[in-house]
Amino acid sequence: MPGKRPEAGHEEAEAGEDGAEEGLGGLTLEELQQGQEAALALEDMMALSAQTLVHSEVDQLYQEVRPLGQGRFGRVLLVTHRQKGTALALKRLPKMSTSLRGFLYEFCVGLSLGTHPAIVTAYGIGIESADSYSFLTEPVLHGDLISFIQPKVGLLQPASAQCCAVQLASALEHIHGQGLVYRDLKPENVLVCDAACRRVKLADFGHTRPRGTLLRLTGAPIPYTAPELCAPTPLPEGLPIQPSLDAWALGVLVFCLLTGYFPWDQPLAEADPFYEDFLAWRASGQPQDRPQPWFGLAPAADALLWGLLDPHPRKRSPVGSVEAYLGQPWRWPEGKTEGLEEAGN
Ligand SMILES: Nc1ncnc2c1ncn2[C@@H]1O[C@H](COP(=O)(O)OP(=O)(O)OP(=O)(O)O)[C@@H](O)[C@H]1O
Repeated sequence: MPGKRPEAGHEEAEAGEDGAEEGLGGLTLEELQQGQEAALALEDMMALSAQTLVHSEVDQLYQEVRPLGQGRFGRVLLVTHRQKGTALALKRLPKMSTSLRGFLYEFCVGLSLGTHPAIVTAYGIGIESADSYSFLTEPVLHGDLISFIQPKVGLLQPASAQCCAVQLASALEHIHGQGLVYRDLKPENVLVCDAACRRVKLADFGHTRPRGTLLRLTGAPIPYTAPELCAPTPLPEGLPIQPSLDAWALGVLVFCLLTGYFPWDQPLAEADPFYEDFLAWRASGQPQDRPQPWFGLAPAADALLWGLLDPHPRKRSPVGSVEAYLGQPWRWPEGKTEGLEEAGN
């Protein structure tokens, strides 16, 4: 993609782990309760999991086959079980950079969500070694989605973009239904199950948090960062997080899958001309204001993305809105961009 690959590094800092205790911060009581219940359920699961950790060096139990990937925090290896020969993915988090609590949190979120077909299945095995914590998941062997996105093109098969979008929307709906917000949707966290890129699974729950947790942006925003996180927050401690953050990121990801471009580098009108152009197009609804990166998208994609990329979080479409646009073209065949109806008209 022509835009920079998103910066490695935490994009937000947590204001506290207790969620929006100081006030509702724009959440309804029901939304606040849903987040608090999710937080309590996770605390219980973490306490139980802490008691069942296996204390061993990883290579005594598993044989390393090859590396599968490296993130900011962890290294993921393809391993086989020494007795059974079963192939597994092992994510190893060094103690230098990961606390026991941080490890248990990611391990338990993954375990509680991993029953969904578009979420990597987690096995309930957590290992504490001398210098690292590890957990095991199913291995997904076709790499991550970033390697399938061709710069200036997107996914080669437009049908694959719809397959990916609907599976990711379903995975995110499942996460939201558990009172959680995923918060880290990007191609590097979407694992591909087949060469045609028709089946995908969401991985990496290190940033997932209960709805209502207060967060503020500390580093520079990336394209997937929703605009409300870039604006001054209603509470000094930060913004109470909502599923609409994931809806924004899904909109940006679908745009990348369809075009091979980021729609903007960051959703800040004063700093990013591409975002400014998008806002101007939204305001006028006129075909002549369609920003260049949006050429080639069909009306169904325009309408879907206008909904997911609504700058107002309360008006933004939920992730499940993808369903309504399936089966219609999302991208015109190359060269055909005329006669488009405008989104929202
Ligand atoms: N179950 C799996 N099967 C195959 N590959 C995997 C699996 N889990 C992770 N990977 C690969 O390892 C990479 C890093 O994993 P992961 O995103 O979990 O690490 P991280 O340190 O938490 O990353 P981040 O920098 O996004 O926080 C992924 O981008 C992916 O390529």
